[in-house]
Amino acid sequence: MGLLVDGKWHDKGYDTKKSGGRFVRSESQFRDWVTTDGAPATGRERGFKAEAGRYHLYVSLACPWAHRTLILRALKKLDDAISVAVVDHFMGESGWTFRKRDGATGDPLYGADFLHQIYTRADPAYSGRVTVPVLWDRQGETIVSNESSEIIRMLNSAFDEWGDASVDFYPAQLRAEIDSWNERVYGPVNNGVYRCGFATTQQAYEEAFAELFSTLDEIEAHLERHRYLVGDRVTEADWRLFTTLVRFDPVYVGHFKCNLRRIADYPNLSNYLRELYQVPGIASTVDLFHIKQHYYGSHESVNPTRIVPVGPVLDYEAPHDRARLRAAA
Ligand SMILES: N[C@@H](CCC(=O)N[C@@H](CS)C(=O)NCC(=O)O)C(=O)O
Repeated sequence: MGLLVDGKWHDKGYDTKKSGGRFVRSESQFRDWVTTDGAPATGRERGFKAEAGRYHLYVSLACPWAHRTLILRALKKLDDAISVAVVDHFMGESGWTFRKRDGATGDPLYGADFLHQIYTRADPAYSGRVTVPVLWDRQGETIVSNESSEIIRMLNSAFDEWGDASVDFYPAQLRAEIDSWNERVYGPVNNGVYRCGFATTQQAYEEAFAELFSTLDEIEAHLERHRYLVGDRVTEADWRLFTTLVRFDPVYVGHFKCNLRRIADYPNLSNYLRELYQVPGIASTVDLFHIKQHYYGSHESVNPTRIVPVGPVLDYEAPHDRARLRAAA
């Protein structure tokens, strides 16, 4: 694990000393937008026009943030319009690499060895973490965005000329509610599992742990009477929760010590997770091999032996009971 400082790679983990042992996630730095007409987004200088074949995603199949972008790409039927490269599951002293094995594709655009070379190609003086996902512009040879929450909004609406315009995961009338759920879920759950796992003091871990499970309890109660987080259809808020839930029992319970309860112990969350998993196009975006290998194999400070647990048995294909809520939304 490492980062770039003025375009030079340094092998350095997260520093939790200044934050009382708390894991603090860095802000993503490439924040431009692809738009239908190519006009820069409000407050931005660079504009990027939506076109088929122009943009490329660099992802890890292990990463919950990158997973969001693969889900939107699949559901919006953008496979032909936007290409994808998959990094190796192991993230070590050189960060994400383009080693080709176990379904990782290498870097088809430049034949790079490391993802940090893609960052310095975009900005030779870049300082910061080298994260996935990356939305790359082949034409301008630059990074449009490395912020998953914004990339999924672009995939949802900017490429409708080539994708499925009939599905909208961020409909105008539900935006306020979606934003509010995203906010409730991001800190305690999506990022909360990392705050548990990367905490380096007991207190920081217990704070994150309490917030994580009180929020999961609230979501469990909500899902008793509502089929989805917002309204009567699957929205972006559900997909953002899904990528954490699907990793929870196989990885976060053990590796990140999120072990008060498993998702399997929550009747509503576990049925909801199975319903989302069974949406056509989703199962093939979930790679449990990459997920387990990456977390247990890469985080030496958390799991020094790098042994990957064999279990647990998972049943994401098993029937779910969510149709009982069809009329109640
Ligand atoms: N806010 C970013 C977070 C992305 C992120 O942290 N990705 C992780 C993988 S799960 C990563 O690449 N970490 C490398 C590092 O922090 O050095 C987003 O949502 O896109």
